[in-house]
Formats: sequence, structure tokens, C-alpha cells
Amino acid sequence: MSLLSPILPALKVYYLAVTVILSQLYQRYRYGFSLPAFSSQHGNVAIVTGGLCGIGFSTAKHLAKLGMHVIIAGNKEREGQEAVKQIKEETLNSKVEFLFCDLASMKSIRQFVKEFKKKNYPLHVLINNAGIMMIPQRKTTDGFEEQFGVNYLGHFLLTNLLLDILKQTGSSSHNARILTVSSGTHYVGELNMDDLQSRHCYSPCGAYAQSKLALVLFSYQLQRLLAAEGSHVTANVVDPGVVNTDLYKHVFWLTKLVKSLTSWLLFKTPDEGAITSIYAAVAPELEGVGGCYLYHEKIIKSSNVTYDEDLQRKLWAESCKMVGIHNVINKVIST
Ligand SMILES: NC(=O)c1ccc[n+]([C@@H]2O[C@H](COP(=O)([O-])OP(=O)(O)OC[C@H]3O[C@@H](n4cnc5c(N)ncnc54)[C@H](O)[C@@H]3O)[C@@H](O)[C@H]2O)c1
Repeated sequence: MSLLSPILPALKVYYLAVTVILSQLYQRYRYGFSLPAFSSQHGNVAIVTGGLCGIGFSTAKHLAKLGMHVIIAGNKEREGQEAVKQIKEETLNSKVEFLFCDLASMKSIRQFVKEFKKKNYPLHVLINNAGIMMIPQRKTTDGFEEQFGVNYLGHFLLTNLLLDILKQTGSSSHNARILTVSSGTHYVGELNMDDLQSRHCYSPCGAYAQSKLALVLFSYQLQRLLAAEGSHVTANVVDPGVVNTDLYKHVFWLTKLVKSLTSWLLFKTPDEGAITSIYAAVAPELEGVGGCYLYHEKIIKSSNVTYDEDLQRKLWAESCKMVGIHNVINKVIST
């Protein structure tokens, strides 16, 4: 381990952020950010993790506005109930609920799924949105590095536990959809299969980028699995861009200062940041389309390493071991 090991990921993430901000600025002035009009989603059910603030809140609010029944999955009861109240008042949709789910605890995720299943709802859209960024080195309840545990492993387990309902809900004319919110930082992320928990060298930026890279690899593997089974469920990845939310609360103080002075110009608002998620959740042109990386409502290429099928399989197998579920890949996809 060299002295540069923890610093290099930070330099890469900051460089990446500057390039995204510049292209976002161009996009804003050339085309603007606007949500296309969508038909009513009445009768459809969506789960949005982390829907109590930021991009998740805006996503939940817009889906509720379209008539969807929205379940906000979050780890803060009071803020969750507050978000539900606000969305109900703003959208006049009474079908908005909060269900407790702490993605830092496998037990809590299992409990959430149990509670959700008790309700006997279908599930048309699962949005894996919740996340934490650049936090100091900490562990989840189950002992995983927190960014890898919450951002990636938590969603890996949640999605796997909800797959049966998604498969039952999806049909040939109306596939159920799984959207996973990744980030441009995945382009500079490195997956260290020998040290996924960053025990040997922890960098807040590196661990965040690794978790977001893992989410892309997971989604592509999941899509191949679903397609091989012939199930009517699709899995896609969403990149919201650079958005003015609480996600930045752990960044370096100078970054916070620059952000507070420039975010009005350089960052998207949470409503703007949610547009790609909403698009991926309901756009008719994405019916039956999976395995894509979406940015500004367009399918773009993710980093080269995300298409490495061997790495996707290895990560999937290791993740199954870590969260304690059965690995079905080898049975479904011939290797
Ligand atoms: N804001 C950006 O610039 C940006 C850029 C790229 C990607 N993203 C991604 O967008 C997603 C939403 O982030 P945001 O910007 O709205 O940030 P945010 O901080 O406003 O929202 C994050 C949400 O995740 C929830 N969360 C955190 N830990 C949790 C846990 N243990 N269990 C359950 N929920 C938990 C929070 O309660 C909150 O609702 C994240 O996945 C983030 O990585 C954000």
C-alpha cells in the first residue's frame, strides 16, 4: 500500500465530478431538464428506498402524482411519516405509505420484506435509490464496510427477497421493473474482489465508487438471470447526475463550501435529479428493455469493466455468501 492509495480514488472522483458538472451545465443551457408527460400509473405499486428525502423523495412524489401506490422504504420513521404526509398533501394520492427498512441491517431488510408481503400487494417497480457517500470508515450491524453494505449489499438482498413478487406481478405486456441508482463515480471505481470491505486500505471516495460499480455489475447480472428464466421483469441502472442533496454532508469542508456557493448553478435540483429514475420507472419505450445504463433519459455505455460477465458472476456468488442466500445463477445461466 503506497501513500497515494487512499488519495488516488479521491482525485479520480473529484476529476469525474468536474467533468459531469460541466456536461450537466451544457445540458441545462442547451436543452434544459424536463420531465416528459406520462400516462396514469393508477393500480401500479412501487417501492422507493430512501424516498424520504433528496432524489428518492422527488421520485416517490412524481410517481404518486402519476397515481401509483408508493411505499417509501427508509431508516428514519419520523422523517418517513413526514414525507408521506407531504406527498399525500401535494399529490392528493392517499396511497402513499412508509415502511421501516434499515439497509445497514440484514435483519431489518428481511423484516421489511415480511411486512410488505403481509400486505399482499403486487410490485410493479422497485427503485433501489437509498445511499450514503464518502463517510468515515464504519461498519453496518452485520459488520460490512458501511458504503458497500448499505449501497450495494442491502439492495442486493432486498432485490433478491422481492424477486418472487416482481416475477408474479410482471406480464408479457407489462414487465415489472427494477431500477438501481448508481452514479458516474462507478466509471472511476475499482472492485477489489480480495478486499470488498476495504479492510486493507480505506478511502471514503474509493469505497463509494466501489459500491456504485458493484450496483452496475449486479444489475447486469440480474438482467441476464431474469432474461434466461424468461421472466417478465427487467433490471436497469440509473445515473442521476450531480444533484443538490444531503448526500454531500460527509464531504471535505472546502467541497461543502464550494457546493454551497455554486450549487444553484452547477447542481441539479432533487426534482431534476429524479427525472431519469421516473423515466426508467414508467417510460413506455422501455417496456421489456433491461440491462441498460440510463443518463439524461438516454441509454449510454457504462464503464468497460461492468460488462465483464465473469466479474459479474464472481461478485454475485460472493454477495450471496455475504448475505446468506442461495446462489441460483449456475442453475439458470449456463456458464
Ligand atoms: N446527489 C447526487 O449528486 C448523486 C449523484 C449520483 C448518485 N446519487 C445517488 O442517488 C441516490 C439518492 O441520493 P440523494 O442524493 O438523494 O441523497 P440523500 O442523502 O438526500 O438521500 C439518501 C437516502 O438514503 C437513505 N438512507 C441512507 N442510509 C440508509 C439506510 N441505512 N437504510 C435505508 N435508507 C438509507 C436516507 O435516509 C435518504 O432517504 C443515492 O444512491 C446516491 O448514491 C446521488
